[in-house]
Amino acid sequence: MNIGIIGLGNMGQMLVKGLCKSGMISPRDLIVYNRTAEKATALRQLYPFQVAECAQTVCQKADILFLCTKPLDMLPLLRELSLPPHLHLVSVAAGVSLADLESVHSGPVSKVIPTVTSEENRGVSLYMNNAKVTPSERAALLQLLEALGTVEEITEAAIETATILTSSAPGLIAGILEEFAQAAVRHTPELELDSARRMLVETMIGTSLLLERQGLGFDQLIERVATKGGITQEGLSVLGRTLPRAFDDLLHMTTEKHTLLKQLVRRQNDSHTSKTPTQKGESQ
Ligand SMILES: NC(=O)c1ccc[n+]([C@@H]2O[C@H](COP(=O)([O-])OP(=O)(O)OC[C@H]3O[C@@H](n4cnc5c(N)ncnc54)[C@H](O)[C@@H]3O)[C@@H](O)[C@H]2O)c1
Ligand code: PRO
Repeated sequence: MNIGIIGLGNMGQMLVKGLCKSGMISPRDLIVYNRTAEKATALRQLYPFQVAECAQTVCQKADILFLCTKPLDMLPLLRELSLPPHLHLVSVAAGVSLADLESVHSGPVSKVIPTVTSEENRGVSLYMNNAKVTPSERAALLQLLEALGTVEEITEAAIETATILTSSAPGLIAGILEEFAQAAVRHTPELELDSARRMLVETMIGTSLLLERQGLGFDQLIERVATKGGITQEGLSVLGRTLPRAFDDLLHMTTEKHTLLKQLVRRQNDSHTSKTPTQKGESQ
């Protein structure tokens, strides 16, 4: 199976590394195109994938195509291309719906929200398919996503909040840890910032292992750490007072951003369909 990738930024590179590292595919199964060709050079030393001279070549050669451009680049690019009707199109763009994708491709379409942690073959990929995706196309996509970690089928109604929990979370967790380290150093200047960061990284890895290998729930882990009448309890009550508001704000603002993106994508679509064929030709 030829796996096409257009866009070799964070997500395109994650797909190359995650799929090749998993051993599920050979780099030769990948055919890749990026606008800036140099981006492929270093990565190709490690994973000798096929490089296409243009996006259209990827569409012609691929059985499944992962489109990894930014949301507002997605539909304009797709409209420039001539997509073979059988091609299984997979968009990874937040804010671009299945319906948006169906407006440019009459064949099988899936929406996947991957995560940067899949570069290490861990993390959650969210996905949904349109009605044109056959059982064998679904199975082929699932096999690829399962090589990247765990997979959750999701609805349009739940995907935005789930995106924050799976796909934004690695960046958000890094942001929280940086704030934690900075606060520690503000509170205790004798502690070096890099040392505080190292302590937190190792602690986070240990915490993940306890949650995973011992199957502990968050509440069980808290019970093991927070000695009754001890120090951690004080920290937890501060979190209980301050974090609900912070996370409510975070989800509110990220939802607003999703809504704005969806509006901009829809506007791209509306302005395209309102143009006459002659005007369309002139604008290209
Ligand atoms: N970064 C994440 O963790 C993450 C997670 C889930 C989903 N996404 C989605 O993935 C998409 C890409 O995000 P990213 O962080 O990889 O962005 P990025 O800016 O790192 O990568 C985008 C890439 O697309 C290329 N590109 C743009 N237009 C092109 C064209 N016409 N032809 C070929 N290549 C083109 C750019 O050169 C760039 O390399 C976005 O739609 C985003 O919503 C990102
Ligand atoms: N990264 C993309 C963004 O921040 C989508 C979720 C994770 O827009």
